Amino acid sequence: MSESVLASGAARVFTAIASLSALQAVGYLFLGVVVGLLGTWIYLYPYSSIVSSSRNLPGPPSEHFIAGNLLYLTRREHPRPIYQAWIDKYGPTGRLRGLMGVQRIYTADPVAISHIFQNADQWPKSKSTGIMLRRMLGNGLITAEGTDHRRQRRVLNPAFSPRAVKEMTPIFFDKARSVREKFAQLLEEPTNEARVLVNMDTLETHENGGPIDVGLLMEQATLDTIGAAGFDYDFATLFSRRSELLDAFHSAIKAMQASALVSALQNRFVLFNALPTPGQKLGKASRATMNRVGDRIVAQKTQAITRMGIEKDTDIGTADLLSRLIRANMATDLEDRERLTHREVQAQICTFIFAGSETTGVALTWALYRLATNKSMQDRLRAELVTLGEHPDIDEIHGLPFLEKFTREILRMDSPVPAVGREPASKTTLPLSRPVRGRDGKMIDAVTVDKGTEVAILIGNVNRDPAIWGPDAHEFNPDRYDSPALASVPGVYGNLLTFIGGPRNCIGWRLALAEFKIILFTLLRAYELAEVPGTELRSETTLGIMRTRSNHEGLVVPLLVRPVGE
Ligand code: HEM
Repeated sequence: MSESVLASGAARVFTAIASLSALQAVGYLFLGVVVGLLGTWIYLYPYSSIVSSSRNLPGPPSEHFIAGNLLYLTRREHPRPIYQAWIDKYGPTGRLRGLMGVQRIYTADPVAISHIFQNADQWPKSKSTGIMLRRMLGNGLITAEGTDHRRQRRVLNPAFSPRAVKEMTPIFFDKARSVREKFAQLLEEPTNEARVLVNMDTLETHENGGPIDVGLLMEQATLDTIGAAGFDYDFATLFSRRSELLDAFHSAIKAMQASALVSALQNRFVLFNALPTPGQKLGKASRATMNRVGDRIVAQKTQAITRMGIEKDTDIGTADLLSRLIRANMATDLEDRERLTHREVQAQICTFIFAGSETTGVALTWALYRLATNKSMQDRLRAELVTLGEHPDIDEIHGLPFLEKFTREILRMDSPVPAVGREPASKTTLPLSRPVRGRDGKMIDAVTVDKGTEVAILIGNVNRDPAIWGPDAHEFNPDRYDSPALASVPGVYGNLLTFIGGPRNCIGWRLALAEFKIILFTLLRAYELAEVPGTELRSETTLGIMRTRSNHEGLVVPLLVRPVGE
């Protein structure tokens, strides 16, 4: 078509628009919007139902035009019970609608999950989560994919080895003692919110003690620990210090939450990338601060290591994860293409904070709460802990059988990450060990999954699957580990899916276990715990990690605490 024909066509359209009355123009505009919305709906719902390769999978009808079946995300509810209801009704693998009606699959099938974890290149992280996390954390280990991920993981692995974690135990003991001191301080001077609970008559039964917000303290203790163990940085949140890095980090999380829906839209419709949302502005400002502080930390560490010589292993101030990474990255036997760039090294700082604090914090909160509500279990665990001296070796701590069983049971029942998302890089087949009945009535033992279809891997549901754990799968029972598990799970620790499996398993799992056990060891030997009467707990999700909250105004999870033996 020639330019002159186009120009005359456009001129005719403009003349036609100019000749319309205002009322007619509004009418056409309205019609345009209606047609646009209808077209979008047909594209997202009936059309995608016909063309999707996984259309025969059973699953719930869509509940909401925009949120699909993911209303629980907008309400930040725990996904496990919601998925469990679908598993019970439709089977362990099913189809549902994601944001904007996008086709999505869920699975709690161990073979399908193992297949996804073992084929990490074919099954990268879901795009929407990846985009959101990368904006906040940069290209660190948790967001990198493919060869970038393999390169980073190779250089980072030694920093998380059993030996490295063992060498970090003095840091965990140091932070655990700080929490213990904080308990003593708060018993002397309770916070205003805790004082409200003291006035309740019901607390009189717990003599010589008082309520402490252990939920908040566990969040703070794990942040302080990852600051020290991760990059030798003293957040001192336990002692109310403000930190520029942490403030920026928390603002970035807020920005990501604010733009969760926009991110989903941006991922699907490129035009939305031009939207200047307030969340994006806040995110950019926080990222700039995190980059500036991160650059300074990396520069200081690099100078210290260069001064000391990279062969020197773990001197004071260089036993942390970042120092170990910088040292490994400077190794002379590494080719340049195998090294992490400066930006990638720096991105690990926020990666460690994001992946390594709240996860362990929430597990510790559940541990203390479960012990407070089960006095005999608490006494049994304490009796075992006092058999060791004040400063045991981590191997001695790992050798305590009941502590190990209790830790596993917390991580099984109260998995801090309830689900992870993956999507195939190209159309592929997912094998199922537990076939499901398709919408056409026939059994399905393998699902074809289109490129980009997100699959939710239901960690929390697999961890409580009666087919694996027996009919009491939903009960808290550490002694279940005395008999071997009924079936095996593709997880890296304890037959659990909590730290997932395959090449993208949680690199910090050994560190998390050591920190978890040392904090419990230190607190339980010194303090007894009881429940604040009338406490109800609920879980919230923030960017895929569970947080535990109570019904007590201004308090995360309060417990009654008193020194042992008083
Ligand atoms: C109880 C505590 C923890 C739990 C339940 C947990 C769970 C997980 C899970 C489920 C993943 C996989 C996420 C995905 O691929 O979508 C993961 C990855 C990761 N975790 Fe943990 N984590 C914990 C503690 C830690 C700690 C203490 C660190 C220390 C820095 C850490 C660092 C990481 C990193 C860097 C990754 C990305 C690994 C990779 O992709 O290669 N985690 N974690």
